[in-house]
This record gives sequence, C-alpha cells and structure tokens, in this order.
Amino acid sequence: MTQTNNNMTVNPDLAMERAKCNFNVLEVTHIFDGGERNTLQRKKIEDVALNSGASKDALGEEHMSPKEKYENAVRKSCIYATMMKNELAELSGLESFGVSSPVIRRTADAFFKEVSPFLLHLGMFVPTIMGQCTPEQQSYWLPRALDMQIIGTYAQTELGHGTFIRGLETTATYDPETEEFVLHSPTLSSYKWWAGGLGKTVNYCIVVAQLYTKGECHGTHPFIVQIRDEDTHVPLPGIKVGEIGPKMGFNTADNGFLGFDHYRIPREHMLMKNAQVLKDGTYVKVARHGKLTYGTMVFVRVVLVNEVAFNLAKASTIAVRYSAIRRQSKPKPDEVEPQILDYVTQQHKLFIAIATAHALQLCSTWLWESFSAVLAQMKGGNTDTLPEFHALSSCLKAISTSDSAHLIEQCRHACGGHGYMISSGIPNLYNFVSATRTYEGDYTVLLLQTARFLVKAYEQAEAKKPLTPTVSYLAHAFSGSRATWDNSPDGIIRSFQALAAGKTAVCVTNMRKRMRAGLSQVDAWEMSTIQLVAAAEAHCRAVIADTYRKEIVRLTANSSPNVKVVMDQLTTLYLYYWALERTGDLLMFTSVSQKDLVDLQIAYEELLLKIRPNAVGLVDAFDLRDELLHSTLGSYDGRVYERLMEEALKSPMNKEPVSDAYSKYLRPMMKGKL
Ligand SMILES: CCCCCCCC/C=C\CCCCCC(=O)SCCNC(=O)CCNC(=O)[C@H](O)C(C)(C)COP(=O)(O)OP(=O)(O)OC[C@H]1O[C@@H](n2cnc3c(N)ncnc32)[C@H](O)[C@@H]1OP(=O)(O)O
Ligand SMILES: Cc1cc2nc3c(=O)[nH]c(=O)nc-3n(C[C@H](O)[C@H](O)[C@H](O)COP(=O)(O)OP(=O)(O)OC[C@H]3O[C@@H](n4cnc5c(N)ncnc54)[C@H](O)[C@@H]3O)c2cc1C
Repeated sequence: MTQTNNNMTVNPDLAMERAKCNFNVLEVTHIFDGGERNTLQRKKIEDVALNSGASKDALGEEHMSPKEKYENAVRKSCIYATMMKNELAELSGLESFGVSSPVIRRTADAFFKEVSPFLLHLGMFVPTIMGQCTPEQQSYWLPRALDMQIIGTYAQTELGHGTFIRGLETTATYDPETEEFVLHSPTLSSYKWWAGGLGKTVNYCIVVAQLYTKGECHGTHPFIVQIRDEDTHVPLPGIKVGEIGPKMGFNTADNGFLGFDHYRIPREHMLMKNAQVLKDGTYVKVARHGKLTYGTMVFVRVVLVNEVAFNLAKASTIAVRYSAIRRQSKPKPDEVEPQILDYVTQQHKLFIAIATAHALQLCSTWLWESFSAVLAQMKGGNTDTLPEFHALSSCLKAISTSDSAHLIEQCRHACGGHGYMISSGIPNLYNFVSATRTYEGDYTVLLLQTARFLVKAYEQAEAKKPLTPTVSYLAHAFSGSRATWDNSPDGIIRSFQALAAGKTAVCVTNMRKRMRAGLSQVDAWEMSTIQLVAAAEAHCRAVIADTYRKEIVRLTANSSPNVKVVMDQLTTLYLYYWALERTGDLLMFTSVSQKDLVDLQIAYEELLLKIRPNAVGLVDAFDLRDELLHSTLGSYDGRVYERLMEEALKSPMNKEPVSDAYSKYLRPMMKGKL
C-alpha cells in the first residue's frame, strides 16, 4: 500500500498486524474501487489534488469561529474547483456518477472536515439542469454552471414542508402580459429553508414552486432563479435571503432561507423538459410519468448509497487501527494488556462495519448501473421500470444511511473516550452521515414508499401475475409453509426473502381485516405502518444481502485464494450478523430451531476470530490517505498518543498560562468579591 511518506515510523502493533495479514491488500483495494484501472486513476487524482498540501489548514477548522470556518471553506472550495477545471479535468474520466466522478467528490473530503459550500451546486443544481431542462435551456445554463461562472443550489424544502412536496406553498404565477412568472412566498411557512450554500454562497438556485397559469394550479415545478447580482453578489430586490444558523453538522455549508415578494423571472426560466407553459399561458404536459420532476432526488438517493459506504469505510479504518494500538485491561494476569481488538465484543462492533462498507459499496455500483438502464429506457419514452427503481432507491437510501450512521456511532463507542474528540474524525463523520438519514427523503417516509410497491407486488403475486426482478421472491409467499432454514449463504438469503414476504403478507392481511372492520383504506394503511416499515426494511436487507453475495462471487472469480477466503468471510459475517439480529422474525417465518440459532451464534463468534488477523489489512485495503481521514486515532502510522497531544497543544486555550476568566470571575468568586 502506497503512503505519502514512505519513511514514516509505524507503531509496532500496527506493523505487527500488517505482517500478520495473509491476503493481498491491493487486490481487495481493486475490488472496493471497482477494478485496478479505477484504483490507478483514483491514486493519480489524489496525488495531484493532495500532494501540494493545498488541503491543509494552518489552524484546525474546529478552532475557528463560524464566520472564519465558512470563509475558509469557501477559500478551499475555490482552490478545489479551480483544480477540477484544470489539473483534475483530464484525470476524471472514470466511470462517472454523471457530473463529476465520485473520486473527485471523495478527494474533496481532504479539504473539508465538514462539507463544501459548493456541495449542492455539484450535487443537485447541475444535475437538475441536466435532468430537467430542454436541450436549448441546457445549452445556455450548463456551460455556465460547470465553469462555475454561476453557483447554484436546490431550494425545495420550506419551513412548513419538506417531506410532503405537494404541500409546498411558494407560488409561481404566470403573467402572459409580460411573459414572466411571479414568484411569491405567501406565508412564513412558505419560506424556503435548508438549501445548502443558499445563505451566502450561491447566486442562483433551483426553486420548486406551485405553478399557476390561467387561474389553475398544476402542482410543483422547478424554476431556475437568480437571487444575487452576478457582480456585487447583493441580493436582488424582491428577494429575502439569509443563513439558518448553527446545526449539528454541515456548519460550513451555509444552509439558507429564501423568501420572494412578487419576484419576476422570465418564462424561459421554468425548467421545461417535463412540462411547459407556452407564451399565452397554455400548460403542456410533456412527460409520460407524473413524478419525473422528482428526478434529481432519485439521482441523489442513488449517489448517497456510495457516499455513506465511503464514510463508513473511513470510520471503520479509524476504529480498527486505533483498536490495534490501544491496549487495555489484563484478563490474564501474567500477560501484557491485550490490544482491544482482541476482545470479541470489539470485533463484534467493528467487523460488521467493514463488511457493511463493502456491501454498500457493491450495492451502490449495482444501483448506479440499474439507474443508468432506467434512464436509457426513459430516453426512449418507456417509464415502466421507474416504479420498481423508485422503490429500490428509496429503501437502499433509507437503510444504507441509517445503518452507516449507526455503525459510525458504534465505531465511536469502540474508540472509548478518545473517539469523542473532534480530532478523532469520528464525530464529524457521524454528524455528516446522520443527516443523510433525514435529507433527500426521511428514513420512514422512504421505506413507506417501498412498502407501497411491496403491497402492490404482493397483490400481483396473489393474482399469479408476473413480478419484477427485485420482488420475484414474493411468488413463493403463498406456499402455506414456513421457509426451510438452511445456514448456507444462499439459504440465509432465502430466509431474508421469506421474512420480507412474510411481513408483507401480515401487513396485507391486517389491512384487509381492518378494512372489513370498517376502517377506510387510508386509516387501515396508517394503522399498519409500523409493520409496513419493517417489511420494507426486511425487503431491503434481502436485496443488499443477495447483491453483496452475488457481486463478491463475481468479482473474486479470478482472485487469489486468500482474497477469496477473506471476502467470503466478510459476506458470511454480514449474513450471520443480520440473521442473529432478526432471530424473532426467523422463528416466525422460517423453520429455524433454537438449536440452529445457538449453532449460528457459535459460527458467528468463530468467524470473528478467523477475520481478526486480517482486520488491519482489511481497513488498509480501503486505501484512505491520512488527509482524507482527518484523524488522530486512525492515521496509517498509528502515532495516536503523539497526535492527540499535538492537537491538544494547538488549542487556543493553551496559548496563555492563565485564562482571562481567572481574573474576571474565578479570583473574585474565590476571594468572596463577586
Ligand atoms: C457525484 C457528484 C455529486 C456529489 C453528491 C454528494 C452527495 C450529497 C449531495 C447533496 C447533498 C444533499 C443535501 C440535501 C438536499 C435535499 O434534501 S433536497 C430535498 C429532498 N426532499 C425530499 O426528498 C422530499 C421527500 N418527499 C418525496 O420524495 C415525496 O413527497 C414523497 C415520495 C414522499 C411523496 O410524494 P407524493 O407526490 O406525495 O406522492 P405519493 O402520493 O406518495 O405517491 C404517488 C405515486 O408516485 C410515486 N412516486 C413518488 N415519488 C416518486 C419518484 N421519485 N419516482 C417515481 N415514482 C414516485 C409513488 O410511489 C406513488 O406511486 P403509486 O401511486 O403507484 O403507489
Ligand atoms: C443537513 C440538511 C441539509 C438539507 N439540505 C437541503 C437542500 O439543500 N435543499 C432542500 O430543499 N432541502 C434540504 N434539506 C431538507 C430535507 O430534505 C428535509 O428536512 C427532509 O426531506 C425531511 O423533511 P422534513 O424536514 O419536512 O421532515 P418531516 O416530514 O417534518 O419529518 C418529521 C417526522 O415526521 C415523520 N413523517 C413525516 N411524514 C410522514 C408520513 N407521511 N408518514 C409517517 N411519518 C411521517 C418523519 O418520519 C419524521 O420522523 C436538508 C436537510 C438537512 C438536515
């Protein structure tokens, strides 16, 4: 594994772990990156972007005031954007996530401990221009946006509504006299709220508003709106804009609010790929599917699965390396204190994080490929696969973000007190990832979208109609007997599918019972939503497990024997872990016995011991440079205590021997003179 400094002194425990590792680390790096070519290109990009030291700060971000933090983040965003236009442009021809490759996105993390104020520009503004504009509109806006001549964001959520998009209150009323739309915020709750970069950075934004023309409301539509002067950056008349204040994370993203007072924009600024308003005010629907204006959200949900896999890889790297150098307690009085990584409970906390990072990474690539296929079909006017894809991307977004946030927090627990230090890197990772569970569609809300699809699919299966691929297992839901338990990987995956089918069946039965008892369909659905969320979660677990397993078998077909073994151990660990987490469900819906579960627990514990010698090798294989980790605990060299002390000494509190607070408050209080 290449590191920036080849002459570094490595902590002896970490060196010992690396010597113990029995598989080829680079081969696993290639699997995680999606191939050797991708690894080579990633390294080139990282070398160009990071070797100059431009990502470093003289003073740690955490010691800056909010204003300094923001300005510093803008400074570095501009450096990085300029690099992207110049040095990195040619290198970024990787298998790309549309606008910019995920590698470019990830490399940017070296520049920010929180996030770039440009995140929404690249993450949503540019993708909306690409996905919602006519070709003419695109040819006008896209070059300006890609060249960063204009900077934009995505302002959909309002103070009063985020989830329920149809409930948004901002209006865009067409005036045929002037051929303009009049944007207006009729209430306080209609103010746009949350958009990243809106507070101070952007001069344009996508605004989602209720479209009125000829006195009729046509629902929400996207508009491109200039909000600040292109030269002075002063907010334009009719615009009320500002920053929303401190948050749990995202503090360098200047999330903002925005209100309109009868603010006029040209007719052409409605994004007209899916629907148009003609000069005379006639509304023309172009798209075949009513939800295509939600396209940017679907895109980001897909991207987020990859994003959280990467952040989980970072947290597990930090926690595993730290657990290898940290020694604590003395279970055997005559022996030295063990590395905490030797405790089986510690392995239980950490190895699932490594396995989940792999599972989500592989699922994200698979999801991206499915998305590309859906987009290609839609280009030809066919939207048949969209409902299944919406159900799939919704549940994968919900489960991947929720699992990653939980496991990153578990990594923090695994690092004891030092994990609570900002300098460990884990709190910032957690603050970032916990927000992903909420934004771009809340966890529960998205799982309920998947549940709608599952219930419909169940009814199709009942009627013996054909099923789409991700729910084909529902065809076996009516055998009348419980699924046969079998602890092979394929057997466990079948059991996960049986759980999902069984839970969906319970929901349908309960809803029907409730409706027979007099509840309306809406109320019967509402009363069943706890179970519907559980069914969607079970479905998603089955999809992840199945995809992870199939992809690993495919990707390791030509791997060296030890890589095959260790990758197989990780996938098996994932399956055992979730089977043991769901024992109650397995007892309900499969033939598993108490003895089978006791045996599975033992097999799981034995698997942890088998993975243990390769744990550091596995996180080294994520190949995350120190610049990306921002961590005193997780650096490649393992100089944990030295780094903790170096960071502590940087605290502005240590600048003077006696704090001003002594003479101002402590002394007067202690001398009884306060
Ligand atoms: C690579 C470079 C970029 C790097 C990127 C880094 C990653 C980070 C990037 C950016 C940071 C992002 C910051 C956060 C930004 C935001 O949060 S933007 C705001 C996001 N907001 C939401 O996600 C709102 C969530 N709400 C909804 O999506 C919808 O309101 C709803 C789905 C919950 C309900 O919609 P509604 O219109 O009320 O529909 P329903 O009546 O429930 O359903 C009707 C049918 O429509 C189907 N449907 C719904 N959505 C879709 C869709 N997107 N596609 C296809 N179909 C959809 C739904 O299933 C129903 O179908 P049936 O009637 O057949 O059941
Ligand atoms: C860091 C961050 C950045 C963001 N950036 C942007 C941005 O750039 N642009 C933008 O437009 N928005 C942005 N958002 C807003 C984000 O998209 C919304 O907060 C998110 O979609 C959730 O909506 P909400 O806040 O209305 O939550 P609510 O819908 O009010 O959710 C509150 C609770 O109610 C529950 N709930 C709501 N509806 C239902 C239902 N139908 N059934 C069951 N339970 C329900 C939810 O599960 C949740 O538990 C951002 C948010 C955050 C936190």
